[in-house]
Amino acid sequence: MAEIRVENVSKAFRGEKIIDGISFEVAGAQLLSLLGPSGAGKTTLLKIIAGLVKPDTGEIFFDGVPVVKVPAEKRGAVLVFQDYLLFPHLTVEQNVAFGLRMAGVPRDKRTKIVAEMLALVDMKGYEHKYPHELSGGQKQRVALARALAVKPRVLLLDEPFSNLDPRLRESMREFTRDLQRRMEMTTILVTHDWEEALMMSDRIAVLINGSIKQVGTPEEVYFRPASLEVAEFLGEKKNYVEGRVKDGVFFCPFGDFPAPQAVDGCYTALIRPEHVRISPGGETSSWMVCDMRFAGGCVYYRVVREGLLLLCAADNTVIYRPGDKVDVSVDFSKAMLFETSFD
Ligand SMILES: Nc1ncnc2c1ncn2[C@@H]1O[C@H](COP(=O)(O)OP(=O)(O)OP(=O)(O)O)[C@@H](O)[C@H]1O
Repeated sequence: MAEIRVENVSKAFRGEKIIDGISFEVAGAQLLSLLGPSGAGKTTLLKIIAGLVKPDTGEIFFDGVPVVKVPAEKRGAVLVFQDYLLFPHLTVEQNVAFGLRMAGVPRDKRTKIVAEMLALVDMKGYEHKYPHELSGGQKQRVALARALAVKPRVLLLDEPFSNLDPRLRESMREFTRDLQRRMEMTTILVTHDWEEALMMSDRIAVLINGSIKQVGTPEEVYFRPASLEVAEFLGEKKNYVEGRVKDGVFFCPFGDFPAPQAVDGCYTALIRPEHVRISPGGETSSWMVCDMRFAGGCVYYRVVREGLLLLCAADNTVIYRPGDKVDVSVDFSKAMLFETSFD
């Protein structure tokens, strides 16, 4: 359960900067997600931590010890890729034992560790099967068992659930998080899936265009995104309302709202759909439902009024149909204001 510290790490490929002076820490036994869009540099950063790619500048510390000059096989970090990379010609048992054989662990000890690991990932009885005889989730668990068998100091997971169907993905997330907690394994999870990051992490580092835009707990990153860029990446579709702050009041097409903390200027207010309330309308109601999307526990609506469009997420107690007149109220106390330019 090593603590990981990444300090000012940069990397360019053919003159193009992919990782730009990144620093963050992962406390021992914690799980940090590196969350970002495709091409942000997440895998490159993970490979740098694993020792598979050399950074141009910066240092990485495991428990305070610099490891950039330490070869990958001596770092004590294991990397699990999304496609598992199990050896197809080896059985489950041989796959899990592979790293132990490489490390020269004697056969009887190897057998004991493999049995322990297979029990840990619920794969007892599959010892003699080959990877092609396993489901995606089973392969994933064998890959985890193989990674954990060598008792790594650090576990690095690169989009490990992305090839699984949604139901299996859900259970493998829970399984992996539970295992990580039980083994107190310091873990970095690379993902582009914000829900996965929110559900699984102790902390999240948001990586966009090669730099870290915010590090925080899931709640901090979700409720208090550091910028519009981070906010846009996190969460479902949202409402963006342009307006202007003057003397502590935000003026926008929906009305005037107190904004005591904001200095005068132009702002974009970000309003989550769950903070737009919708209720049955009457003759005088000026909002109309233009479409609805039923999602079981909640229903998403788009409502319009004189060219203004709002997304809202309501519970399922009343179902509105396109064309229904409704009343709409926006909870601006929950809005996030981002300055877009100065006056
Ligand atoms: N060995 C390499 N040589 C040249 N360019 C590379 C190399 N490895 C990665 N890149 C480039 O670096 C950028 C970041 O790639 P990386 O795989 O780290 O992103 P990512 O955030 O993991 O994306 P994804 O989620 O799509 O896997 C991409 O533009 C990629 O083409």
